[in-house]
Amino acid sequence: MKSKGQRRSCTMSDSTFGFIGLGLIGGSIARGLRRANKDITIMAYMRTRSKLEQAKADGTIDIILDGIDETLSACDVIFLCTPVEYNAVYLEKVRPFLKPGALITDIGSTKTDIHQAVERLGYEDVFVGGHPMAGSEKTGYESSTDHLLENAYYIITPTKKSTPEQIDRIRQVALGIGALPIVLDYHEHDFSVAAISHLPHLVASSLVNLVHDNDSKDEIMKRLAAGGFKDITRIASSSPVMWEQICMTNTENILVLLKRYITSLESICDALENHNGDAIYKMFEESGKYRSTFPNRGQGPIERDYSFCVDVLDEPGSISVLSAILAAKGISVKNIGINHSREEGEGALRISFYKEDKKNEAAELLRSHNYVLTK
Ligand SMILES: NC(=O)c1ccc[n+]([C@@H]2O[C@H](COP(=O)([O-])OP(=O)(O)OC[C@H]3O[C@@H](n4cnc5c(N)ncnc54)[C@H](O)[C@@H]3O)[C@@H](O)[C@H]2O)c1
Ligand SMILES: O=C(O)C(=O)C[C@]1(C(=O)O)C=C[C@@H](O)C=C1
Repeated sequence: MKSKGQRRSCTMSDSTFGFIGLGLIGGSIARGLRRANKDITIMAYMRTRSKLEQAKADGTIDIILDGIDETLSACDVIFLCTPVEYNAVYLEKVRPFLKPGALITDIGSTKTDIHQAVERLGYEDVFVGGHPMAGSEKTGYESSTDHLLENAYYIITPTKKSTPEQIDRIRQVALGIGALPIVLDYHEHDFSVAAISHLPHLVASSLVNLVHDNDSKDEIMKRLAAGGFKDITRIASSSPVMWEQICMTNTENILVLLKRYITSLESICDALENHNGDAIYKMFEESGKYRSTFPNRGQGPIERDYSFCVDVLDEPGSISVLSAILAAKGISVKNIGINHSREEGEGALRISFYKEDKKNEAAELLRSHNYVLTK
């Protein structure tokens, strides 16, 4: 696995990049490109000027755009990084300023809508679609990082007229920010992400709303909601604007899968109504078997998690003492997070490390200081 800060080798021929929208993903691509190459020029436009000023002060961008204008004609690649329906609008607005040989790409979560707009407008020779398969429930430039998309798949969706050279330029961008480029037909893209991204977001939100609607007056469900519920509902906090537009531009695929999902829920109802333990057992057994064949965190695109939980007293200074013990032995900590409820036997702190050997060394060291560690 690559460690943080390393990049797969790439030879970026492009040197001037434009961003329309510089939020979580646009900001992370811009920061990643900047980290890979200090000499490039990055310009950006978004509606909130103060955030553009922040991005310039951070050294992420060089030029603030006041609108869609001829300044963009210096760009080799223009990224559309707003919610998907707005990307389709900006596509038409940026086209007049595209210099010969330059490319427009996007990062939208759905691809049919933008590809159809590209076909309708006759832009197939200047557009290559893109979609980095990582993100978060957070939004905005302030949440972007230069490593958010590291080790994530970066899906590239060419048009019928995209040349190998054009596809390669987006591939180099993906490699430059540490992502794994993969080329897919845009129809296949939309059906696949409907299953592994769009439906799960709908399920997570509806589950949260179900709890909201069924909780007691003193919100006992909310208070008790523990690991399992939180694991599968984190994404229910994602941007409503972004997700409304995703659902409105991939409706058919989502509906096909949602209906199949409802059928599978109905069969669970049947099994429960008939007190059919075998059917329930089989469902958990099959899902467990299949889930265990998914790439491990660390094999494939997702970063490996070298972490454990530690029980510490809830008192001032306890984190500093623990950090000092590790620092004294030269063990770097990647992250320390507080578990606000000690659910499922987890300790109060989750500590993660960059390497497995450091995690093991830290575990041994802390046990020798009588700390109790859990998974
Ligand atoms: N969040 C994720 O997990 C994720 C992952 C991969 C791809 N995407 C896609 O990336 C795109 C951006 O998502 P994000 O998570 O960065 O969202 P975000 O809300 O963090 O950023 C959106 C950006 O677009 C700008 N914007 C919004 N409406 C605009 C308008 N009408 N005109 C000009 N600028 C406008 C905002 O100011 C902001 O800079 C979306 O198309 C989304 O589908 C998101
Ligand atoms: O991690 C998250 O919060 C995400 O929802 C990221 C996620 C996903 O569903 O996996 C969301 C939308 C994007 O198009 C790609 C990635």
